[in-house]
Amino acid sequence: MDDPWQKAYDFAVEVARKAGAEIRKAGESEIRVMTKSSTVDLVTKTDERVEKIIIGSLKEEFGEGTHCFIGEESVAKGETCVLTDKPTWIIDPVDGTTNFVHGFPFVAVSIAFAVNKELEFGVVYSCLEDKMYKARRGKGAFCNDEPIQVSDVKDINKSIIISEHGTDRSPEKVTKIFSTMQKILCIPVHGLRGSGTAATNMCLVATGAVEAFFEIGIHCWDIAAGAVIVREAGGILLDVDGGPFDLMSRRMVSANNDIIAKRIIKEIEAFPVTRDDAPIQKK
Ligand SMILES: O=P([O-])([O-])O[C@@H]1[C@H](O)[C@H](O)[C@@H](O)[C@H](O)[C@H]1O
Ligand SMILES: [Mg+2]
Repeated sequence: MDDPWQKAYDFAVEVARKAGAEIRKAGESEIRVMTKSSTVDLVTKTDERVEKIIIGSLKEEFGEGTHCFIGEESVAKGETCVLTDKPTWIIDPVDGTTNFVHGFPFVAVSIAFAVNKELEFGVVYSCLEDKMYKARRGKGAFCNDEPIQVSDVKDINKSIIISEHGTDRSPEKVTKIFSTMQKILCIPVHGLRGSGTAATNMCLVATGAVEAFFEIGIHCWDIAAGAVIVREAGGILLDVDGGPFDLMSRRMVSANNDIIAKRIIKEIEAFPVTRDDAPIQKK
């Protein structure tokens, strides 16, 4: 078959739209907030319900045995987070949960699909803005069906950079994060931003609204779909030390080009994080 994954790609767009409608509806009623790894790592019933809807729809369409699933809330409940060669869906049902809880208007559904550990397509539905970002490997990136492209800015002094501080508030890490941000701000760049959703941040790189987004501490489900979208919009992905991008490493720089990426990397103060695919520690 020439084009084995087109049906899966189209279906992912449909499912992301359905999930986004659920999130919008849930945002109109009272939101019950729970916490995960810390008191600022929020989760809601909507995160869990929407993940069930997405994985349920995909299993119904593609069969349970042949496809694998890595979903943020399933992993939080103890499922493994290892990328194999099998066709694998990587899902963040509500990226920007803190935004969702507070009514800060950037919340995204992120669905990616990998085969032989290579990302084939990614769909990010920024559901409060009603923007459907999507990209398939080798076939370009789109927002609401219009082609998108990264910015052509090469001068770091003319750039806007996005970063986030994540949910780990240990003082050593926060100090490193803000030291990095200070150094980047003082290069100087035009501005520093953050939407509160990694998936949306990557789409902002892909549309050329900003030149780069980097973060240490994100998870594979936050960035897998965005990774395809950035690449297909002409951008690049690197590790924060300038090495190759590794989806499971929880470290990433996405940028419009190599010059901007490498200039930012010079300023990043890295800190250790546990890989997504690290063996689960027995308590
Ligand atoms: O928890 P969640 O809202 O799905 O995802 C979070 C968001 O993408 C946030 O922008 C990023 O800074 C965090 O690292 C992520 O964990
Ligand atoms: Mg997320």
